[in-house]
Amino acid sequence: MPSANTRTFTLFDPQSPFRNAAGIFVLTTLFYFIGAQLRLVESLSMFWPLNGVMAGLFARYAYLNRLHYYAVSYIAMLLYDLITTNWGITSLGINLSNMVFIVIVALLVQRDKRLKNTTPDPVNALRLFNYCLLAALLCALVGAAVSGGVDSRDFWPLVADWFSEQFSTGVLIVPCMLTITWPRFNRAMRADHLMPVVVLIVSVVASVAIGGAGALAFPMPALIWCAVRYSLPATCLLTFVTGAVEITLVGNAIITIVATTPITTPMMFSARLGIATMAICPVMVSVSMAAINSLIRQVSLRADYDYLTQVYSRSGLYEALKNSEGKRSSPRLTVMLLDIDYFKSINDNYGHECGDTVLAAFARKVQETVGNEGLVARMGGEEFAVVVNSASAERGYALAERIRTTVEQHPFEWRGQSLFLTVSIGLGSGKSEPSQLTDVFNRLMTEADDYLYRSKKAGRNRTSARMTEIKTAEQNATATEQL
Ligand SMILES: Nc1nc2c(ncn2[C@@H]2O[C@H](COP(=O)(O)OP(=O)(O)OP(=O)(O)O)[C@@H](O)[C@H]2O)c(=O)[nH]1
Repeated sequence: MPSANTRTFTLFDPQSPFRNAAGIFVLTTLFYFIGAQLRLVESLSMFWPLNGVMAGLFARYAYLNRLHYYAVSYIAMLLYDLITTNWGITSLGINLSNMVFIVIVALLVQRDKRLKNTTPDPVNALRLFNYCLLAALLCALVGAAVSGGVDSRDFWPLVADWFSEQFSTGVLIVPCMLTITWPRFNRAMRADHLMPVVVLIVSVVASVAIGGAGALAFPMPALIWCAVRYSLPATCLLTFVTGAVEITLVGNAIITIVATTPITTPMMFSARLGIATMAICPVMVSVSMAAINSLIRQVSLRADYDYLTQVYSRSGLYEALKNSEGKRSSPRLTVMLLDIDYFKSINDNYGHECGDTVLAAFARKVQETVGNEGLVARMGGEEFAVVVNSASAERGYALAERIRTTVEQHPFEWRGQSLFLTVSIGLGSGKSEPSQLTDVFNRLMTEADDYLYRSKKAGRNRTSARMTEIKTAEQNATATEQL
């Protein structure tokens, strides 16, 4: 799920077992402490983040899936209980139920990854929902069976309480743990970018102010908006925070979903399940958005670049020019049209495969010669265009000549043979209008096409431009005067 270009946490490292063990110990203790501070309903916690956090970690890092690392987490829980409670031997069973949740979720997610179901799609979000459901159920059965010693409630109310708590925290936290990355703040972030978060806060406040069972669903539209506007990690984080806040507010009767207080286990059961069910929706929307965006990126990449030569396609060049419209540029634009000479004979003599390889190698050579000075595009067949923001027509002409001589002097290799190629170039050069770059380009393309024709007609392997014509005319005039 994490995207490729984001930095991930480096708390764990496959090569550092001690660091990993220490990290697991510290995190288990920290989240055990947080959960213990939130104990509200009887002796069990109202919100128990530990299992979701640890399940997410074990699920995210395959190399942590070792018996000894799970044992470290279990021991940390036992030690915490030993120091802070008088649960005695019951602690073994209660923490075993925590481990049941952690191990089941981690193993199921790892299994998915092994089966290559790693692409972010809504089905994965649904699977996660089911894994949390199953893990919470088994965890609740074990937990309720062993916690009779520290909780006076009957078995089934205990199962319900335990299950709803594990399920809701699991659904809220595990997606977050699987996707979380270091935040990257964009300095140019506009105020309207924060609107979904503002509306989310307002909707939670409205839940408190209005109350009633429906209040729990108030944040839903804002969360969906977040899912559409923000990244998957940000959506998972916001969903988690909203769900945790809602559960805490309900548990403390600040959101009053019923008239009677204090809140009873069945009410809490219902509220938690409702919040968990709600939490899956923005995550699914966000995962769908991520899939759609990645598809759009792939499609536009295919449209913008020529598959064979890896330079811009015709439409990609127009897109690039459009994107640089209005930006500062040199006073002149030079457009070159390049056409490989007698390319048909390459296909005829060496085959189409050789022709393809030569086209790709030719494009690479032109791109290397042009470097950062301009854009290279394949306009079709064996015809290429180079667009340069040049300070003068002379500089554009010099670059064209550099391309021409480089191609002439560097033969292409094909199955041990050297193939000598030449290229004819036509130039169009004119005043650059940053606001109408594509219009200027179109005009100069016509000129370049005209001069390319002249290069071909004059014998090929040459560069023609209005500039050279003017120079030749001047030279002829001087020669006539001297006679
Ligand atoms: N291998 C290969 N050949 C292509 C591709 N696109 C166009 N061609 C071939 O390029 C050749 C272009 O030939 P012509 O337009 O006659 O031009 P030429 O042989 O280069 O001669 P001049 O341009 O007049 O110097 C044709 O044989 C096309 O089949 C391609 O993607 N791969």
